[in-house]
Amino acid sequence: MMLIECQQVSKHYGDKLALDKVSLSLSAGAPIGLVGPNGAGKTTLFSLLCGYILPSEGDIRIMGHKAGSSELLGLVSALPQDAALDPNLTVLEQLSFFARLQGMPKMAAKEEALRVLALVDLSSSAKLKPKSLSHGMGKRVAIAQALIGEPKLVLLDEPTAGLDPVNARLIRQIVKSQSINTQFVISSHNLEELEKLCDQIVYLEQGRLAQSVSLAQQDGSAYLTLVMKQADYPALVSAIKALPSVLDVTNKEEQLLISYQAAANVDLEQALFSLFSTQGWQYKMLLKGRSLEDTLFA
Ligand SMILES: Nc1ncnc2c1ncn2[C@@H]1O[C@H](COP(=O)(O)OP(=O)(O)OP(=O)(O)O)[C@@H](O)[C@H]1O
Repeated sequence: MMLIECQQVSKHYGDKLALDKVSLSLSAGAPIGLVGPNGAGKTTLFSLLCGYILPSEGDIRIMGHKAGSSELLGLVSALPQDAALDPNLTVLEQLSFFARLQGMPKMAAKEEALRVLALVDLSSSAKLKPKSLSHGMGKRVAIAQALIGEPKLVLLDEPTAGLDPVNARLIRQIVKSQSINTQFVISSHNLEELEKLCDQIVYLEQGRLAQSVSLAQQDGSAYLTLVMKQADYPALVSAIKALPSVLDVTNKEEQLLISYQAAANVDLEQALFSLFSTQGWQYKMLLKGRSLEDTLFA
């Protein structure tokens, strides 16, 4: 069964067409990334998936059930982009309150609140009120809130926006560790971040589904990204193309993207180093893989 299935989904806000006949099928697995420029319709898509709003046209199914239907209660949750905490309640009170809203009795709700706080490494902050939390801690509390009741699908709208690198990394670690039990869909403008977490990416542009890419290699090809200190680029490209297993070499600014047959079992990196040393070419960086930016905007 598909995790998420959208068929010809459109959403109008008055005259504004925010989503335009989006069809997509996403299966469960590693976190799924949702990217797109400002105003592309990402938040609208999230709100539709959660059932907060209804599509103007089309059909949305989550795990086989209509988005927003009672069968999905407790199975789908979201961290909204602008999640706000009540300034008058402690973190524990806040999370217990949300657990009670899911129908848990008082003691079970408190236990659940403590469980999710431990997941985001904030057990020691249970008695703090929001004003004593840093921005990063506040985000982690909001993620804890989204994890209450062990939902199967959690939608995170820009979970690391505005966070410093250390806190952003912490959030990524939480997502990674929780991905074993929970399917995450993450909207972010940070392509590098999505690349680290996801192996499926949905790209929206002006309300339309521009691309849905799988970062997991499907065609048996693999990539190396090469940046040289200096080289005779035309000579370099043709020499690399002549190496065994190489399928193609594309040159974008100072960066070469080499696609090669992964199954060929050739140590291409070693072959490249030998080539550089014979030719006296100096390389600056050789990375496995191709960047998401290249995948989306090639
Ligand atoms: N409640 C609303 N009423 C009217 N127009 C809206 C409403 N919500 C969103 N829109 C419009 O719909 C379009 C899609 O908005 P949406 O917030 O879904 O985009 P987004 O991809 O999440 O953008 P961002 O990256 O800036 O958060 C935008 O043009 C936005 O102005």
